[in-house]
Amino acid sequence: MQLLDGKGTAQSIKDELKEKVAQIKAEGGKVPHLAAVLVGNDGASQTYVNAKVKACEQIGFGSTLIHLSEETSEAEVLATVQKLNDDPEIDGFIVQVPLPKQIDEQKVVEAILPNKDVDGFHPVNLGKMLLGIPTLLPATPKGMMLLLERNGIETSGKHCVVIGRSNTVGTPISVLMSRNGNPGNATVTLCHSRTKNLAEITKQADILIVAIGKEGFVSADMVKEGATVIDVGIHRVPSDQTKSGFKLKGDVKFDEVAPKCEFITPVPGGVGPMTIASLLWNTYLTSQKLV
Ligand SMILES: NC(=O)C1=CN([C@@H]2O[C@H](COP(=O)(O)OP(=O)(O)OC[C@H]3O[C@@H](n4cnc5c(N)ncnc54)[C@H](OP(=O)(O)O)[C@@H]3O)[C@@H](O)[C@H]2O)C=CC1
Ligand SMILES: Nc1nc(=O)c2c([nH]1)NC[C@@H]1CN(c3ccc(C(=O)N[C@@H](CCC(=O)O)C(=O)O)cc3)C=[N+]21
Repeated sequence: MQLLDGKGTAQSIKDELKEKVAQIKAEGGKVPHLAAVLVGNDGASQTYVNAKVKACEQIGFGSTLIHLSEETSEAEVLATVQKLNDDPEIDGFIVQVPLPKQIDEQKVVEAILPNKDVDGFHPVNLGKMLLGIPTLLPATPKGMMLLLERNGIETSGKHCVVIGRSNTVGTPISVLMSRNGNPGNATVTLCHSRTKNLAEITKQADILIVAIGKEGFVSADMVKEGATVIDVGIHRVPSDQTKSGFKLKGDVKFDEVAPKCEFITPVPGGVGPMTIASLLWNTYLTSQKLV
């Protein structure tokens, strides 16, 4: 069993970006600037947004955090999006989801300028992805692709089983894994809550990607010997062993599944840091007008 080290891979990507920033500065250019909009006080969301700001600081990107109250109206969020669209200083931005219930997420996503949409959630970017036109790819699936690529994991001709069909994770990763490219060229099966005999299917996976949102859902009996397992799930579970009072766990029962795997991502230190690295990479791409 080998750990797929998302934290380390993300660090090497951040190191590369740091060098690019130094080069841009040396040439008198404008450093990339990422903004994040956070609405409300969800603890986990605050942690992720803070991690993004910290990562920007580490590599020399500019960063802006716009924190709006839980009661913010949809019109106010849309006005904030418009301001960021129009601000030449901002190369890319994200609006953290989930949003409070009075705000229509789809409306907000569609208001973001596609070439500032570093989350890759806008219909124009998802449409281009589907057609194989170079564009800003959704950050978590892109992070998984980078993780596979940078760790030399062969995907061509492999059976990749994805559990979960969300617009932000499961559906786009199934598209990217099946397309003609490297990584890619896998034979993909996309599973969801209506899938019958799920374990029968997951046991056929050479590469199993799990994005369900249920802690410890995947057990050892669902995984083939020698598989590669990528765990997207992230959950805070209460723990008296940590200062914060919680521990992070994935959708996979790591302790029992890991011994069967050739490669497996840990939680924390797996897909999460790669998502952040991809956001930064996307911001670099938009700032240099490379997409
Ligand atoms: N590490 C990171 O960077 C990120 C982590 N996450 C985490 O990943 C997880 C998934 O996120 P997300 O994709 O947004 O989740 P969603 O809740 O949007 O989607 C979950 C998917 O899982 C499917 N599902 C639920 N229960 C079952 C079941 N019993 N059997 C089979 N399929 C099932 C659902 O099926 P159906 O469509 O039929 O309802 C749905 O397609 C969460 O834990 C989230 O926190 C998310 C984004 C980034
Ligand atoms: N518009 C939008 N874009 C997102 O990309 C987005 C979002 N909304 N909403 C929530 C999910 C979740 N997400 C994570 C990012 C980083 C870690 C991450 O870095 N996790 C660390 C641990 C961090 C910690 O200590 O909590 C790890 O797994 O090692 C996790 C989860 C992005 N999301």
